[in-house]
Amino acid sequence: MSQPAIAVTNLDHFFGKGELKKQVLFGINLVIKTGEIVILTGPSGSGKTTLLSLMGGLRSPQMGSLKILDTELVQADPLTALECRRQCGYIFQAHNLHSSLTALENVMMGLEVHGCFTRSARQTKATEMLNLVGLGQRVNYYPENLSGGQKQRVAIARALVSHPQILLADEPTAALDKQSGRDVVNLMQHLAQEQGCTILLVTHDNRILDIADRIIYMEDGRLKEDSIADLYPGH
Ligand SMILES: Nc1ncnc2c1ncn2[C@@H]1O[C@H](COP(=O)(O)OP(=O)(O)OP(=O)(O)O)[C@@H](O)[C@H]1O
Repeated sequence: MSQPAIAVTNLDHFFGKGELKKQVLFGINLVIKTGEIVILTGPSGSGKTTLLSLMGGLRSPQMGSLKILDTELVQADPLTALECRRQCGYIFQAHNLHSSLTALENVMMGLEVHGCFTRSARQTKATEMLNLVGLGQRVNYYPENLSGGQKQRVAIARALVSHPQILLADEPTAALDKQSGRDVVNLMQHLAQEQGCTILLVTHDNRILDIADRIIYMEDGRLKEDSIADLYPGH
């Protein structure tokens, strides 16, 4: 069997120090297989974003074990964390595009961390990716001249242009209407499946739960996989 994309064992996480120290994740255990699409849902403040940012190497894990593509991130050196970030693509609720850059330049930024492509190679790859997300006619548009759904499609293109092994998405449809939200997740699913990418998606949006192979529910910093059948009957 191939190695899991993500393996988390007894992971705890604390914010703050001294009297203000507060535990937000409690004994998280989770294995996500390569190519799996997993949705993480649960109430506001339950710790979903914290877990996602630990998995993506955006925050340092403190206790327990967190392996991304078989690399341990607990107590890892900065270079290892950087390498992990390079393997992951990110999509956030607010698309986080640079307003002073065109759609094309924003997507090219997704290749900059890799440092191994010439400007013209980055331009070609970014153009191809914008074509794939249906924005071939908008490459020179600035974000302010794109709709919410189009901006999110640029963000998807930026996240996937480097062919990451893992795609981490935090509320990617929260700012979108029903149809744009559906289009965006279908696109994510399609492109990621084509690239053999594993997806972990945090969402409150019940309308997109059907794209998941598995839904995990988080409450008060703990995972509650068993309760899903009760919460979403028929899924
Ligand atoms: N940088 C931080 N410093 C201190 N506490 C934090 C920090 N980030 C998050 N928290 C706290 O950690 C807990 C979990 O927050 P987190 O953002 O992970 O939850 P969430 O489930 O993603 O919520 P939402 O659905 O509202 O985005 C909350 O109590 C939050 O206040």
